[in-house]
Amino acid sequence: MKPAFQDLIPHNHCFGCGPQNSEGLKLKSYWRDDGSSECVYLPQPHQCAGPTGFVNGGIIATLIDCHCICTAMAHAYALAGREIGQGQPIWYVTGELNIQYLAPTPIDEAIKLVAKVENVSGKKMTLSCELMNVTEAPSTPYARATIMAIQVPSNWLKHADIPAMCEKS
Ligand SMILES: CCCCCCCCCC(=O)SCCNC(=O)CCNC(=O)[C@H](O)C(C)(C)COP(=O)(O)OP(=O)(O)OC[C@H]1O[C@@H](n2cnc3c(N)ncnc32)[C@H](O)[C@@H]1OP(=O)(O)O
Repeated sequence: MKPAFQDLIPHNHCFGCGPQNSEGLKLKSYWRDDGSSECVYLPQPHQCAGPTGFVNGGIIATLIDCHCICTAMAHAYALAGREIGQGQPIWYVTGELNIQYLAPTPIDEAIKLVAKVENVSGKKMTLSCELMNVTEAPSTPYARATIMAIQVPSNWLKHADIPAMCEKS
């Protein structure tokens, strides 16, 4: 199996997708044969909403956000003809995130996110994403989202000079 996007993107302390964040969700994203990308995640009991059986909406937003932004970066490396993480770093951040929460997301089973790049225009990349049961059973997704990823220069990361308190040695 190929490495996850996140294992190839350098210097990432993101709470959702950064391997360097010891307290983070550490999600992992991979290409699928049809050109979309997927991420399987097992929610943790403390990530619940008010009812203990459903996943908190902010956690869902983080999963969608991070899976899509990492997909945008992976796609941009592919467009540049480079392996992820090779050469001059390519960084994207979230400009817009629109989510429809369509059904409660169960907390006691693995879930799957599937993202697609819909459009690339200059620094902007539009992606769609669905959150569903891990079996991809033909039912209504739990959530559906569109996201605008914006390419940023490396100086966007200037605040990375703050000591990385989230990184345990
Ligand atoms: C960096 C490491 C990443 C590692 C993985 C992280 C995964 C998780 C992702 C995140 O959570 S990132 C954190 C949440 N996002 C932010 O904090 C972003 C905060 N916003 C910004 O820093 C700036 O507003 C932003 C870089 C998004 C845009 O700055 P600018 O407006 O100066 O950019 P620019 O002028 O270059 O605009 C480029 C294009 O994007 C458009 N644009 C800018 N902001 C937009 C927006 N919010 N929505 C839609 N379009 C937007 C802008 O109109 C323009 O379109 P055109 O090329 O067609 O003229």
